[in-house]
Amino acid sequence: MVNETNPGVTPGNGAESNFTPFVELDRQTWARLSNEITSPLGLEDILRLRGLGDELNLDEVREVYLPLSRLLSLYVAAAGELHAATTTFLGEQRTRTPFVIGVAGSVAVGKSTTARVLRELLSRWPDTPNVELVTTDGFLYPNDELERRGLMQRKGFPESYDRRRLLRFVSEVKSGADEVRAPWYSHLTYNIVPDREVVVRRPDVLIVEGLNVLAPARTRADGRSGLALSDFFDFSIYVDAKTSYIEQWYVQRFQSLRSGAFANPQSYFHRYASLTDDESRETALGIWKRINEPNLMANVLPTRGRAQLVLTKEADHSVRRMLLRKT
Ligand SMILES: Nc1ncnc2c1ncn2[C@@H]1O[C@H](COP(=O)(O)OP(=O)(O)O)[C@@H](O)[C@H]1O
Ligand SMILES: CC(C)(COP(=O)(O)O)[C@@H](O)C(=O)NCCC(=O)O
Repeated sequence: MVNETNPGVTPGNGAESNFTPFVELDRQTWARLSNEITSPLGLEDILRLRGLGDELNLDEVREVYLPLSRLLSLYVAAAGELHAATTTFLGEQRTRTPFVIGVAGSVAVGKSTTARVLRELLSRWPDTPNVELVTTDGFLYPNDELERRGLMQRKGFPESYDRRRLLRFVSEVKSGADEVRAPWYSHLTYNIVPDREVVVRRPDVLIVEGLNVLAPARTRADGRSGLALSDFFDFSIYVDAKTSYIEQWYVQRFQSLRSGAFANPQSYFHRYASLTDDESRETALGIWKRINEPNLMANVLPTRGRAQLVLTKEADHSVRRMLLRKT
């Protein structure tokens, strides 16, 4: 079933209308698209995908993410044709620049998993063997700077990032720079690692994943608006779910990290490794309610209607509904 729909536009943002730029596809319709696709995945690829997360359901990969990777490969080809038209017009011989995809959504909604699956799938398509993935946490200010600015309890809020540096990074990649460097954030030490960086060398596709990648441009002191990160995106995806589900996923992930990353003495959260189920639930809920949920409500959710594709997940992480922008 394909419906014209408007829920991608957040109520209250002044854009309500009977007309909508989105078309809604239910899972069946979307999944049927995969029947016509010759899968670029072999057995080895499937085993590798499973390694990305124990819970990753391979039907989900086939029915949801494979058609999505096909759609994206069509967009990449179309962008290549547009690029060729521009170079013909200019009488130049410029080579294509990377196709940039933004992946947005709340903490714990599954952005990283979605981005990693897409990376694997896209790299199987003939036109896009080289896919790089960058997360925006590398652009958080280091903890000492966050402390100085009084932002340690606001990690993930737009002001906790060096937004100018992030914008310059994506703009340089999109402009075709040979080598672009980004800082690296460790979830273990909960801080930027000074002597480590990410180097991006003209990939076919760059996926930029992060809470605020669809945030609108900032208004400068002189009242003029600058560029937004999404001005450099060729495609964008918002991963969506009910807030109560995301809260549950956040708590579950936190609890399972007790025997994983938190067990490492170097972990910033090492003191949480020995918490009981009830204690860890309470601690995780505290962080969720104090930092991540307010950020979702104030900054992340309002950007949903700016995405080109909204994927809505159910409690079991299965994507049930897709809203695709027609324009
Ligand atoms: N498609 C999926 N199937 C099953 N579990 C998933 C899926 N996507 C995410 N998860 C689980 O949900 C939690 C949050 O996912 P993650 O990708 O780390 O979120 P984010 O990057 O948005 O913080 C993790 O525990 C992850 O294993
Ligand atoms: C590092 C994050 C801000 C996510 O950053 P992103 O890659 O989305 O830019 C987030 O995972 C986080 O650590 N939030 C702070 C609160 C918490 O510990 O959950």
